[in-house]
Amino acid sequence: MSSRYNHSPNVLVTLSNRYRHNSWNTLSRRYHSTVGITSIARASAATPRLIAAATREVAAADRFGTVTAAIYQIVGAVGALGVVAASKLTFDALLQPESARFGLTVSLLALAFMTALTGSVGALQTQQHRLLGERVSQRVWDRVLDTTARADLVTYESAGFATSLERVQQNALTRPFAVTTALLGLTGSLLGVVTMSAVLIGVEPLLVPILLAAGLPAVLLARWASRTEFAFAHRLTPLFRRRNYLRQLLTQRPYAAELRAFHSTKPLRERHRELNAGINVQLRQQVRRRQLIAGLTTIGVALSLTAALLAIIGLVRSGRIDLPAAGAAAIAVRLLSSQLGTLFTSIGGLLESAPFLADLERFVASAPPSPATGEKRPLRQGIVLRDISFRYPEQDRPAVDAVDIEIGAGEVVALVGENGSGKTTLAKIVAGLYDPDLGTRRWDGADAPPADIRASVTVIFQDFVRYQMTLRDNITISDGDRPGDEESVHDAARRAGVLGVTRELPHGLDTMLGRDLDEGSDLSGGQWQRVALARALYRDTSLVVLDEPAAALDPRAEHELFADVRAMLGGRAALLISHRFSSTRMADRIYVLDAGRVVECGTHDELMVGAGQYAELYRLQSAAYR
Ligand SMILES: Nc1ncnc2c1ncn2[C@@H]1O[C@H](COP(=O)(O)OP(=O)(O)OP(=O)(O)O)[C@@H](O)[C@H]1O
Repeated sequence: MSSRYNHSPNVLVTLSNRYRHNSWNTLSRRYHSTVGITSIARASAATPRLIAAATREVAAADRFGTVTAAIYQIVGAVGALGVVAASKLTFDALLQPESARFGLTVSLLALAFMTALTGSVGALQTQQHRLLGERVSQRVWDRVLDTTARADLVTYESAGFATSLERVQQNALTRPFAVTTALLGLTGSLLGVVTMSAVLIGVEPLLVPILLAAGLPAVLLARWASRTEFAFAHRLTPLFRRRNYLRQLLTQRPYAAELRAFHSTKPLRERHRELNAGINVQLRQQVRRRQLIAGLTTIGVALSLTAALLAIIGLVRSGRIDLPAAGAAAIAVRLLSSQLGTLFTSIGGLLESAPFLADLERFVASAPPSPATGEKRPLRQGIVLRDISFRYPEQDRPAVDAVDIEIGAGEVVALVGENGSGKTTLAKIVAGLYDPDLGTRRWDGADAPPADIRASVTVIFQDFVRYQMTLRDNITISDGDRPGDEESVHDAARRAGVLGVTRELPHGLDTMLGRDLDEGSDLSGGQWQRVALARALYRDTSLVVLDEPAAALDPRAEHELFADVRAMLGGRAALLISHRFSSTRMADRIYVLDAGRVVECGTHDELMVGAGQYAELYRLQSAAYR
């Protein structure tokens, strides 16, 4: 098979050769290099690039919102500077009223105004971050959904892809918000650090390096946190997947009846509890690691703050600065320290998110760059598959092995065989959903791209989807490009025998079906199956593949369907898969599959004459009805 995922359980590993060298990826590798002095230098060199990449992401999501947030940051920084200046004025008015430029009342009013300004800007910022975080999250989700839409079926079904998708889903929701918050925190605190440093340099330049010294260990600790967090997410994703699956089983409607009938809620809850316990053990270890890192960071910041305050006391004692200047310096030191705290936390947040975002980039790169759109082709002669083989990833033997089949234009061809003989797999190859590893698939005598085959063949699987939408949507969703004119919807419904159902529904074609989302009208299994058939016929392709189209139909409905299947198909060719031999005996040709190989082929009468597998299975089934 041409798919690059065929023999690899992990899409990301397979894709490492095609690894796209973008900023997130480059940065992620940087942050996973060895710890040491050189890595500090690398981290500091990479941080501006990381910030630039994050800024691009956030700005691409919402340019206006980003500018607004930046304005709030600037106003916040100016406000903080104003608080220090007003404090200095207040100290001057209080301690040296004779030489003060303003009186106590004016100074206090200025202090109150500046404090109110910084406070209210803080509240505005919080709401703006929320808005921006949501926009970034939406953009990331769009990219995830684009990727899943582009991924071919084999990729989609591989365990590696599913695990990557789960991990990306878990983080796509939270990380972009964390990056946005970190980025905005970083710009705001950077402004704050610059302004407060300018104030302190005016008092005593030595105070600035004392406070900045806390930064180096803080950044290193943040890198450590980033590594442990990514490794933790990698370890836990399989557990989260299993737990999510159990939660679906335990909460979703399709499973409710069987779970109650088997009293299986209790054992499933027990498994859920065991998974929770396993997750809790790992989470506790991770939380302890993070607490240690946070504790060490706080100690570093507290030490530098104490050192700066001691330095101020020393300056006052030695008479190098007066008391009002010392008071303003103490406030500036306190503000600078908290701005530095925000700065380091923000850098830490960005560092922590970088590997997750690189993971997202790898995931996005794992699907083909653009969705292949095919062209619908009429079937004039037929589709011919020669010497076709297909093996699923990680499987020892091929599911389809050197198969030859053909379906002529307008023909009804049946595939029969025991469970696991490869019928559905072969149907997916016919429909262009899987590419064969070996062999040829020719459409009207010529090779056709898989996308064209997919556009020209309609498939309804045994586990068809029951869309929780209106009946009309359930029919027309198979051909979104076509305007759903009343006549074609009606025609598909009539051919599939849905008109009787439509008449009974309160709003006809516009009745909501299913009860998962709204209080819609639910249908019986057989009625749903007819709706799925109408969906296949609405798409109007020259070839339809029907996998067990009558599995849920009652004997009368099944008889009606197959008695005049050609009229129902309206000239379309069909590949019919069924375990009910009564349904397939009218086919122009029947292929019998066994362990992935075609072992017999012919009309019903021809196959009954040769006493092979078909004749044996047919007699077994008809004996049951005698
Ligand atoms: N997604 C998959 N990944 C790996 N193996 C698969 C996958 N789907 C099917 N198989 C395997 O391929 C073989 C053929 O399966 P297939 O579903 O094509 O059989 P089938 O004839 O349609 O069976 P049934 O009559 O039960 O529907 C089986 O051995 C099955 O286990």
